[in-house]
Amino acid sequence: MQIRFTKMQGAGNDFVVLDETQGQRGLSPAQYRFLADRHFGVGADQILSVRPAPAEGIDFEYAIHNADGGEVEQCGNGARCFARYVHDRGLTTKKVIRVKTLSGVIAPEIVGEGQVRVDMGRPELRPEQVPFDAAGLQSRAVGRAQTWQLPLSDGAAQWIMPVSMGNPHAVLLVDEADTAPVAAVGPQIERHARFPQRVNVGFLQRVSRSEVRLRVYERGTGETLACGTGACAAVVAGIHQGLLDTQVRVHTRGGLLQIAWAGGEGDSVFMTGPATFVFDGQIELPEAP
Ligand SMILES: N[C@@H](CCC[C@H](N)C(=O)O)C(=O)O
Repeated sequence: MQIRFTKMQGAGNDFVVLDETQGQRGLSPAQYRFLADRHFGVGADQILSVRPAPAEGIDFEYAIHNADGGEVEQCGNGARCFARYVHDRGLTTKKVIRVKTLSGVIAPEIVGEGQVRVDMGRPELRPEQVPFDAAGLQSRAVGRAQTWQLPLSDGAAQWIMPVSMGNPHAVLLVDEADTAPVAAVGPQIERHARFPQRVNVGFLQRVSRSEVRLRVYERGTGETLACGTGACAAVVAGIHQGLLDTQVRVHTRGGLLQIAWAGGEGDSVFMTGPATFVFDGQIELPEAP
């Protein structure tokens, strides 16, 4: 089967976008893996499938699949690319677009010059809601936050703060993002038994109260050039620990994201950043599965 797609990227986090507004809904996990494959397929960190509105008051639905084929709840950089896709391709004339994801409805807004601002909803800090099994682990309070010491399989231990942005994150503070042990520690925490749905792992370097550097080892994908929900989770963790102000510039390997959070547990996190078209294409899909 031939399939049309659009390649997009947001701060270097890259996507294959599929328009499923006219029919054809869903591929097999193997077909998503094929599209994400950088040697045999198109190449992407995630696949975004744009679908018609499922209910009154919502404009679209979109599904997110990681490079490993698994479906996930939320994607910050993907939300910005989704918004530019439906707006610039004439699927809507709205600038604020209400879209349903697996974890709820979010509202990206086209703000011009290739930038999109997204109300990412409120963070969830209760460990069991991330989900994170904190039972019996050593814990300490830092500012308003609770952090936990996670034992790793190599015998070391790491202080982490779990945060959900609709999808699960563990945030670690590091001295230098550039030299952080992302490849060694990231996979150990991603599949740690204490995170029953696995987890995205953020390595956060505080530069000042309004500036951080961040690298993220993403669940189901590995390290990406940027992770939008990871940036939101890291800033929430930093603000909650008393380390950051309410507006923070997040430098990732792929570009700049601006995150704002007023700091109350009921407050939404806002993310602003780029969303860029790369190319359109067509590819022969392998038979499912
Ligand atoms: N790149 C994304 C996050 C994609 C999903 C994530 N890997 C997960 O499994 O939760 C972003 O920009 O937020």
